[in-house]
Amino acid sequence: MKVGIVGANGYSGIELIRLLQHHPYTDLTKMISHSTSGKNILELYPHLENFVDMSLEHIDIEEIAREVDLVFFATPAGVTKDLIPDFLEKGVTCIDVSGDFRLKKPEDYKQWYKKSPANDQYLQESVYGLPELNRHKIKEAKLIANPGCFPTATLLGLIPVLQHKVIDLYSIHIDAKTGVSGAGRNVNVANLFTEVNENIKAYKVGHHQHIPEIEQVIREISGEEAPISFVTHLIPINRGIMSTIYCDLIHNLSIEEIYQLYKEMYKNEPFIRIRQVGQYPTTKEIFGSNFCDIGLYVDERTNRLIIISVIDNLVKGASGQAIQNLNILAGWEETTGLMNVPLYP
Ligand SMILES: NC(=O)C1=CN([C@@H]2O[C@H](COP(=O)(O)OP(=O)(O)OC[C@H]3O[C@@H](n4cnc5c(N)ncnc54)[C@H](OP(=O)(O)O)[C@@H]3O)[C@@H](O)[C@H]2O)C=CC1
Ligand SMILES: CC(=O)N[C@@H](CCC(=O)OP(=O)(O)O)C(=O)O
Repeated sequence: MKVGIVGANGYSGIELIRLLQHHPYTDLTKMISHSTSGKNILELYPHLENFVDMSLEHIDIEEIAREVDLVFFATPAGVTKDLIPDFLEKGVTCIDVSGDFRLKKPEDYKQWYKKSPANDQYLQESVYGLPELNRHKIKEAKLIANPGCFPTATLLGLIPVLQHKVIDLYSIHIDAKTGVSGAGRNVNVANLFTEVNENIKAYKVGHHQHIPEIEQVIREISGEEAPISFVTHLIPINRGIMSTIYCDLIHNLSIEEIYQLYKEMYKNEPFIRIRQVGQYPTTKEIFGSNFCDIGLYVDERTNRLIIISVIDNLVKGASGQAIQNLNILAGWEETTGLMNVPLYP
């Protein structure tokens, strides 16, 4: 299948390029950039030498639509809401790594992204691309809204207990940490080495754009409007997300019962690994891979479940998950090009 990338020179874009090198059924034929068109990708990223030798191009929708079957969009929020409808109308399948088509309620996008939302018709047509939840819908989709990185880690940690209705929905607290690549490659003083190194900072407290995304999925599964508490922290690592979730158990379930529930629910999921009781995952254990690793603890003193979920923000949190969605769409083995041992240490 011929594929293209819009936003090819950003972090999610180059991660797509890296992962597609291991994919046997795709042919990367278009790399689009706004600011660096005309340059060879090797001028910007010499680490791709011997793998890719292509120039970045300006966007020309007619030409892209003639030459590719599917486009990945790895652009900042606010770009694809105007761009993707033109591609869809020309019959190109779209996988959007940005947040423009994830929220079904336009007013949520307006409130949390502080931008005008996409056309409602496309919002309703888009499929939220979390394979472990929506595989059957992804198969038929023309527009996939790839989930955000924090929602991916958090929802994969929560889905088993949401579906089994064993937690108090109004007790969910999420403490999340991310590496700096999550912020993209744009210049931002807050992400300078001097600001991030030997430091931890909470950011977007109370107004993170992933709050409505997580709440939307909780609502879809439970049928209830349950507001969450969610705080993100920037920590001095390149890649990785850890989402630590606290919630109250409704019944007295033991850690062994919770562990069995997760093992059973995820037994056929190739990218979810449940740590045995007493072990908790670290970000190094998923580095550069499409895995989501989950550790569980039942605090019997408080009857509270603690879920620790880790992903690589650029792989399962963005580009790896986008390729997993492509595999589902195309009817290929879901793990095609994605099953590698994480880089350790
Ligand atoms: N980094 C991460 O871990 C994750 C990122 N995401 C989302 O993926 C998207 C890309 O993120 P990331 O790769 O980190 O960002 P980067 O800032 O690293 O890259 C953004 C890309 O978009 C292009 N771009 C910027 N403005 C425009 C525009 N107006 N029109 C067209 N292209 C534009 C940029 O380059 P140029 O202008 O040269 O074309 C660049 O290629 C974002 O929406 C982000 O929120 C989602 C999950 C995880
Ligand atoms: C460190 C950092 O700033 N991370 C970003 C991750 C954003 C992201 O994943 O993108 P979407 O907005 O497309 O969901 C943040 O927390 O906003």
